[in-house]
Amino acid sequence: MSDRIPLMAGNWKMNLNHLEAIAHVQKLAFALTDKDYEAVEVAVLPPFTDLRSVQTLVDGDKLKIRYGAQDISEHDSGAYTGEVSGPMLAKLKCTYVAVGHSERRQYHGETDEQCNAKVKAAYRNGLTPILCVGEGLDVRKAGNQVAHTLAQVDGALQDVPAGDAESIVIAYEPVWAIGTGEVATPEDAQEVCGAIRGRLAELYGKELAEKVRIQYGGSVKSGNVAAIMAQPDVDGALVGGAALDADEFVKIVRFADR
Ligand SMILES: O=C[C@H](O)COP(=O)(O)O
Repeated sequence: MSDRIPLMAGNWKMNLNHLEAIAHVQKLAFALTDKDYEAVEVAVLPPFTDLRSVQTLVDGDKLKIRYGAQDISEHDSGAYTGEVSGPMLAKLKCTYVAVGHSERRQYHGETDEQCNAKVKAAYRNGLTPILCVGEGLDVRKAGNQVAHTLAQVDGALQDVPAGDAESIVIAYEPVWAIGTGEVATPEDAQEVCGAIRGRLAELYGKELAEKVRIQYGGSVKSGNVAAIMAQPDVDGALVGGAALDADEFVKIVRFADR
């Protein structure tokens, strides 16, 4: 049994406006108990426009729920229209920021080099990156999921020192399982999550690798979370669609279909 505290995070993607965000976080706060927070860490990743509202609620009511952003600029300031910087997210007391989500890679052409720059931008500003990696269906069908995913890990961690890397969260999200209802089997998830930990051990040593939390993401629901969380190298879930329903997300946080 590892002493890694699982991180159960809801990635809201482009859903819930700031008023809906307040109602949603209030529901979570009402349902989650100290017992839940002893077992897991709970976080939400709302759209940028919701972060200030979520911060005000979390600060005002001293909630234990953490929050973060879905993306970060690789630059700290300047003429980058539409971007949101690390210092801005830090000012909003974000704990986490997702980097390299497959939807960023797919729709915005984000490369491993950009992910690397974003990981560094996160650390530069005191934020913890949730680095998202994972293969598409073609790669999976060809049986190259491990090599593909480890190459993404290598690319994003280029020149990231151990002192930073030890706090990273890595989310393994097979693209073919995102929003499709197709879930990787627990064994599929373990295969790649275990390989990621192995690569971290090669890059930074076994001790550091044992500290890093590796999440699984892709159609996680209350009905399948327990089997996925039972895998030795799965330390949490990055939940998309099912995280938009507060009751369902609370069940997922508890690894329970009840
Ligand atoms: O970031 C979350 C993942 O993309 C999973 O999304 P999903 O749970 O809707 O499949």
